[in-house]
Formats: sequence, C-alpha cells, structure tokens
Amino acid sequence: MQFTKMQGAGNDYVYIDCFAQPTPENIADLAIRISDRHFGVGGDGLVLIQPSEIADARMRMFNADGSESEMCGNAIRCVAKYLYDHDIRRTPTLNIETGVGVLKLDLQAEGDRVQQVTVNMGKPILEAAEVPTTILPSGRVVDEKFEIDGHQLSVTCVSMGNPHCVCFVESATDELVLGLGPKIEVDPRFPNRTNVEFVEVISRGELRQRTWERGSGETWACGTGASAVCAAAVLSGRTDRDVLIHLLGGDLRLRWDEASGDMFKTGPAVEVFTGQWEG
Ligand SMILES: N[C@H](CCC[C@H](N)C(=O)O)C(=O)O
Repeated sequence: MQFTKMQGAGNDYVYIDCFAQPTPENIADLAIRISDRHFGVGGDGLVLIQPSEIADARMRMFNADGSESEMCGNAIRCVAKYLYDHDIRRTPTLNIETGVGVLKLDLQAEGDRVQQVTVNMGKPILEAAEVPTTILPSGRVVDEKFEIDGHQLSVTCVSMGNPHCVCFVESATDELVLGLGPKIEVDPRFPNRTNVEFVEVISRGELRQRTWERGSGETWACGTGASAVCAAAVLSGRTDRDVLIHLLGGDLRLRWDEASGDMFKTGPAVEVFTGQWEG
C-alpha cells in the first residue's frame, strides 16, 4: 500500500490516497502500527483521503492510538495540498467533507505547488450544553475553575467538532504539558476524553501554545486546538480577533470573524516523502 508522509507546522501524519487505491481494512489497527516511530512509518496518526459524494474529497483522521477524531486542522491543509499537487482537484478553493461537515479551503500556491492553506474551520462551540464532549458546569465555560492533581487551573472548554480544554498559564512547562496533560485528557469530566492546550499570552495579537492531544500525546502543532485557543483568548478578553500562534513546529494565523462567527486558520502544508507500506 502506497502512503505519503506530510506535515503541517510539524504535526505529521501518514496519508493514504484512497482515490488511487482501496480504503484499507482494520483502519484503527493500521493507524497504531503505521504511526509507531520505531516499528512503523512514524507520525501523529493516519489520514485517509477519500472520494466524496458531497464535496471534492472526504478526510478521515485517526490518532496514533487508533481513535478516530471528528476533525484535524493541520491535516486538512495537507489533504488540500495533496489533492492540488497530485492533480486530483487542481482548483484554488476546495470543499472537504469531515466529521464536522463540509469545510471550505483557500489554497495559496507558488508555481504548481501549494505552500499554505486558509481553512474556514466553522463556528467554535462554546456553550457547555452544546459541547457534548465537555461537561464542565453549565453556561459559557470561560475561565472555569478546574482542579486536578492538586493544581488549580482556569480552563475554557471549546469544541471545534473535537473537544479542547484551553488553559492560560504563565509558562507552558513540561510539568504541565507532559505531567497534567495526560491526566486532563482522560479526566471523567470529559466523557470522550479531550485535547489540552497550555497557552502563554505574549500580546493581544500573539500567543504561544503547547498541546497534549487526545490519542497522540504532545504534538508539535494542533490546528483545531489553535482555533479553540483563539476563541478562548478572545472570549476571555486576552486577545483581539486576529492572532498569531507560535507552536513547537511553526506558526498558525487565526482570525475569528465577527460578522460570520466563523474561525479562519492559515498555515503551511508540506509533503515530506512517499513510500510503500509492507506492514
Ligand atoms: N487529537 C485530535 C485530532 C487531531 C487534532 C490536531 N492534530 C489538529 O491539527 O487539529 C482529537 O482526537 O480530537
């Protein structure tokens, strides 16, 4: 089976072109094996690029633990790049079917290769009642007190179709990200687990984010996470609506459009290599 390794701001996945070959079987097991950085190809998970009856293509994304997510912000940019660069859909705008509906993407190409993509991520979901995967106390969950493992955090829970628990901190230390992150991920207050973002405010237009991802551990970037962070930062009065977010693997530009309520995310997409999976 042929695969293509791609990364968006260092969030790296193994992609399977299901236009050119059948959708693999036992996908969760394949995601676990192919993501292994010692015995497999290595990556934060597996992404299927499939034909769609309602859009230019469909994206299905699986974390390194085999769990499927509703959406993946960095991967969808790479899916768009793959479709354009490989002449499957060579248009400057694409519609991609995801677990949160059909999202619209604007591709920025130099020559015949896409360099970066702007994704309309849709509307952040903030009300606890509307956020089925986040069950903190009712009402708008901005800067909610959240105690865990003896730590007093204030968290803002946001869904981008997948769950995010955003914590603004003085410093996103290993103790928080690698120590508390995995405990928050599986805390029973999050019935479908959660992604966890630890965020430092640099200015009203600049943030630094580290992410402990549901199903993959710390990743070098999280696109849905950055979208959730932007919403949380704006709602809690920490930033303006247009912010640059620095992540371990690169920068993402977020803009929460006031008129439409839609979140726009712009970032890079890179094809690293293609290979044959014998596993
Ligand atoms: N681990 C996430 C999916 C990948 C999200 C992230 N890599 C992104 O770019 O949005 C979840 O289970 O919800």
